[in-house]
Amino acid sequence: MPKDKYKLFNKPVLLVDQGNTRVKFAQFDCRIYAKSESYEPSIALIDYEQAAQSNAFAHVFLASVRKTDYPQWQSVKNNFKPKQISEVHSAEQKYGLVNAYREYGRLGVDRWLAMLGAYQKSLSACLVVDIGTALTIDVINKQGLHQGGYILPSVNWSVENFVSRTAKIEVKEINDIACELGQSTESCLFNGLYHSHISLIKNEFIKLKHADPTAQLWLTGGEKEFYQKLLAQQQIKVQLSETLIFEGLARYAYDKALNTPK
Ligand SMILES: Nc1ncnc2c1ncn2[C@@H]1O[C@H](COP(=O)(O)OP(=O)(O)O)[C@@H](O)[C@H]1O
Ligand SMILES: CC(C)(COP(=O)(O)O)[C@@H](O)C(=O)NCCC(=O)O
Ligand SMILES: [K+]
Repeated sequence: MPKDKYKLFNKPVLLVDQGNTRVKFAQFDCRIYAKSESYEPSIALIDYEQAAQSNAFAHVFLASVRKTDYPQWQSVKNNFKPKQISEVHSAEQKYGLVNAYREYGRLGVDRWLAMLGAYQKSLSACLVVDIGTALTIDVINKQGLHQGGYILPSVNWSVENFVSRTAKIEVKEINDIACELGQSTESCLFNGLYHSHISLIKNEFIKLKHADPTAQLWLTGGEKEFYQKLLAQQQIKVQLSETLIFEGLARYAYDKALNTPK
C-alpha cells in the first residue's frame, strides 16, 4: 500500500438511495489519498442483508425522494447514531455542478446526484436519463450548468392508469415493443409511449451533441437496459450505469472525509 494512502473513516461508508419504488444500498470504501490527482470512487452495490449488518459501516449517506419511511431503511438506520447519518439534499451549486432550478431544493435529489455522478465521470456535456418510477431527463452543458429537464410518468405507470380509466382498453399479450406504428391495442399503447420517450431523449441528445460533440448520454434506473436497446435501434450509443446516484453520494462522503479533522 502506498505511504500516502489512508482511510479517514475506519470502516466503509454506507450509501442509501431511497426511490419511490424501492430502496437501494451501496458500500463505499472512502479512502483519501494525500497526493490525490483524480477522484475515482470505489463503489459496490450491496443488498439489504449486507446493509443491515450492525457495526459494518462508519457512517451513512442517504438520499431520499420520499419521506424516509421505507421499512428497510428504518431498520438499517437503527445501527447508526444520529451524528453518523448525513442526509443529502439538492443544492444550488456544488462540486462544479450548477442547479437550473430557481427553487433548487425542489429538484429531486436523485436527479441532482445522478447528474453529479455523470458529470464527474465525463466532464463533458451530459444527458442523464433515470428510468425508475418516473422517467427523468436532465441536460448539463460542458461547463457543468444544468440546463433543465423533463419528468414523465413511466410507461408501466401510464398504462396502468390508462387501463383503469378506459372501458375498451385491455392489455392482453404484449409482443415485441418497437418505435413504430402499432397494429393491436397493446402495441399502439406501448409503442406509442416508448416511442415518445425515445424520441424525446434522442432529440435532446442530438441538440446537445451539436453544442458539444463529446456529449455523453447516461442511462440509469431499473429499466435502463430496455431503453438502451430501443436507443441502439436508433443508432444512439449510451453509457449505462447502475451507480450514478451513488457516485454523486460518494462525492459528499469524500468531502466529509476531507474536511473532518482526524
Ligand atoms: N429487482 C427489482 N425490483 C424492483 N423493480 C425492478 C427490479 N429490477 C428492475 N425493476 C424495474 O425498475 C423499476 C424501479 O426502478 P428504480 O430505478 O429502482 O425506481 P425508483 O428509483 O423510482 O425506486 C420498477 O418499476 C421495475 O420496472
Ligand atoms: C421525479 C421523481 C418523482 C423521480 O423519482 P423516481 O422515479 O426516481 O423514484 C423525483 O425525482 C422527485 O420526486 N422529484 C421532485 C420534483 C422535481 O424533481 O422537480
Ligand atoms: K431513481
